[in-house]
Amino acid sequence: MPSTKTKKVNRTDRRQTEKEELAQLEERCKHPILGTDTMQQFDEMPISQKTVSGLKRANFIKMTDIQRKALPLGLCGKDILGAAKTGSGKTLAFLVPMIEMLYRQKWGPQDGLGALIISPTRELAVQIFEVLRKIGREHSFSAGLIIGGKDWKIERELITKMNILVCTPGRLLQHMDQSAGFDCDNLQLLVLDEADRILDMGFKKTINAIVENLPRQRQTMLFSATQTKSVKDLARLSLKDPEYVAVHEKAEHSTPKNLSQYYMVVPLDQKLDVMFNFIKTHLTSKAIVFLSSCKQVRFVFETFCKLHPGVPLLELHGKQKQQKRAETYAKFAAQKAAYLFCTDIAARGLDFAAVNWVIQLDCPEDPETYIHRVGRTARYEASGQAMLMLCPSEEAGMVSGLEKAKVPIQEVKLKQDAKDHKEPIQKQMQRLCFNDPEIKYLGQKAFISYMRSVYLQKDKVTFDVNALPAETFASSLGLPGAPKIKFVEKKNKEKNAVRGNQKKTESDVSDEEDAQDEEEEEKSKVKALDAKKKKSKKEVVPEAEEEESKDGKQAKSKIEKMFNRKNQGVLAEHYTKLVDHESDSKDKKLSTGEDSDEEFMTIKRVNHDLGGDEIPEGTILPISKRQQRMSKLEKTKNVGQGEKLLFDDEGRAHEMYELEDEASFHAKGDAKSQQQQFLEKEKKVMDRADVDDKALSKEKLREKKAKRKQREKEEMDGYSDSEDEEMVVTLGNPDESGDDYSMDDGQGSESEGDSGEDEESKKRGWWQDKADADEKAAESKKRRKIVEVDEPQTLAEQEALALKLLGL
Ligand SMILES: Nc1ncnc2c1ncn2[C@@H]1O[C@H](COP(=O)(O)OP(=O)(O)OP(=O)(O)O)[C@@H](O)[C@H]1O
Repeated sequence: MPSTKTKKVNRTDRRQTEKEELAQLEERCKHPILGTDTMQQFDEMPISQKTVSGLKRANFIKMTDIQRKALPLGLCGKDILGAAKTGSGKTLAFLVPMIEMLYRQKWGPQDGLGALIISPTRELAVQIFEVLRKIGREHSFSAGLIIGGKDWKIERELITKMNILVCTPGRLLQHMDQSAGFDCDNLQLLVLDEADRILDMGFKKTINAIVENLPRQRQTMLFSATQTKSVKDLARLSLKDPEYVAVHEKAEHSTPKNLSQYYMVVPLDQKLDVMFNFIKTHLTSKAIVFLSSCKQVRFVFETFCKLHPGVPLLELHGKQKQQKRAETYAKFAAQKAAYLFCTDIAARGLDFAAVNWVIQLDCPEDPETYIHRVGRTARYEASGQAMLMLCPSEEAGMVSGLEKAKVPIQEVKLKQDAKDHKEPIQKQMQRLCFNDPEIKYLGQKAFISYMRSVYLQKDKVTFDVNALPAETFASSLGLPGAPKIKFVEKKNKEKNAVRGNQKKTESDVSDEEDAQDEEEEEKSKVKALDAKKKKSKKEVVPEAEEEESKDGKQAKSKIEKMFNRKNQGVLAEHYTKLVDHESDSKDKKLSTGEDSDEEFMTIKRVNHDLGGDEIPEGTILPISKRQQRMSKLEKTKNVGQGEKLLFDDEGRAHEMYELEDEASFHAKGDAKSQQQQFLEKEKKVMDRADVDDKALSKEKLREKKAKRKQREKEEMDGYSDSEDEEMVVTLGNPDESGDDYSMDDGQGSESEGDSGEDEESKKRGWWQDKADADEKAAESKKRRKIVEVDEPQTLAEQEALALKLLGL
């Protein structure tokens, strides 16, 4: 076993080696790095041994094209616009230069936040964080993951101590606004992964506000498979002479070469049938199925689960709670065969291993979205297949768009026997809707949100809502009829632009769904709905009867008017459930995934039976139009003067003021003594009431105190929530505690203490799995001689301890 002296010498040697390495790296990273053309492996680049070793342990030895091109520039501190096909390794192209930059600058806890990585979705942020954990295992920076849906208080505490943050835009801005002590003044590097998405309209305001808080003097890197080159966007980020690094610019195709891509023209009403049959005939496949909205995902997932296809089904969309999303992500990653139904929340960046198929059940809004979606398969050197289902009206526009975007895609025909197969799913869907009102309700919502998504597409040539067979589509969902809808032109142009300009609204991606953001979104929805109620505009579905009101200002259908009387009759409850989405409770079992249809449309006739002529007792019938229009004055003209009455305990009416006759008054005694008696009696009543009030208020105080204590306890419990600790952690490497700039809060020091479970988990570095750490701990136990001593009290005891430790 090495003595303390030897250890000291080792540590000094190591420091010296590091010093020399740092000087060499500094020298080599002076732009331009020489000889990069011939470099194939990470260890040939001017990067530290610690990073090379982290990369090696994660099996990253050879660089990919984008890494070979981007690393030399990133390491020299250049601003980069990186573009490379999906699955080509862009993550390492920004993570390695980031770690190296901080390492070369000897970044430490005292320096605060040094690098910021922004991702458009929570899942992608988690994934980037995981890669950072792996390759940064030998370094000692603190790194945190800041995404919505996590404990705000914990994040607020720890965010101030982080050197590196991986985050989603909404949550980051929330911290910038509300977390005292969160300081970005020292930031050296900003990375936007999926940059074109982050810079599009959906995140515009958030990103502008974030960038305002960052120092202008910094390195900036933007990466995406579909890179933005918009001068405006780049100006927003104040990039300095950025280098455009594109590896597929001259390539024949913009999608991975190992990806086989097909499309199939399927009538809208047969899509679910075809999808279900696909699953039944590919039970051993792992596939991701993209749909256009959360409600579509909810409905297809719920109904397909009930039909038991024989393979695990999962769903992932932005309206799920964070924990559920994380669970789904992990489950799908671990499955060999499974189908994941999702929105475009999973379109970008996610790196699930061994996905065989990407199926686009709903057409993507543009070729870029298509490219990102299919990129979930055929990653790195793997192969994969992609199937796009197009409605007949979408074929021409989408196929030519894909050709222009250099996407090689082949048509396959729907087999006749598939069309005529024995039991079409439609009948089963009908059964499900008939038996379960919640499924029917979900179906109606799915129908509406699909129609809305088509209506809101910017590309009006490819997407024509009027060309869709609404009735047969509704039948295919199992609905007895198509919910009639009308689309309202939105007043808020910006929001319309958001949706129109391809990119999803923030409600379709994860990060923006912090509780606060949601609240604000809800408020604006309500406002939009109010405004919409006042001004209804363009109609797409013209069948409803129309009637011009007398002042000619507003046109409303009779049916719509009938439903507007929702609080006046028996229809109210059912109507509210189906139409009044404002009041949709969040915890309703099947309706948790809410988009905002209400902003864009109103339902003119809801698809349900009004049923029966009988009117239950107590129903308040709607009053006539004439009555409604009568002024208050007219209504009360013939009613006469009212009388003021008081009702006693038995419900008998009495006049307000009843005078006692004089004789009986005098019989009770003189006025003064009667007054005295009255006052005494009332005082007794008041005293009694006083005692009751005091008791009541005491009780309330007690309850309040108990509640406060309970809350405090819950908060304290929340602090020890292991899941949260995983997301926002203070990092450090026990082996490298000799670093002057390590950030390990004492946890990473070469402690000679006991290694109980708790201690062990404290000492475990942020990059280590438990098994990994256990193995290391066992090794170090063998190596070390553990000296257990009581705290020395006297000088003599201290001397004795020193001798003991020196082994003398
Ligand atoms: N140098 C490398 N050697 C081996 N595997 C690598 C290397 N670089 C990346 N990979 C692997 O390739 C896969 C894709 O990498 P990554 O997620 O970085 O791709 P991407 O270009 O960011 O894709 P997308 O555009 O979809 O976000 C990952 O599984 C990653 O582990």
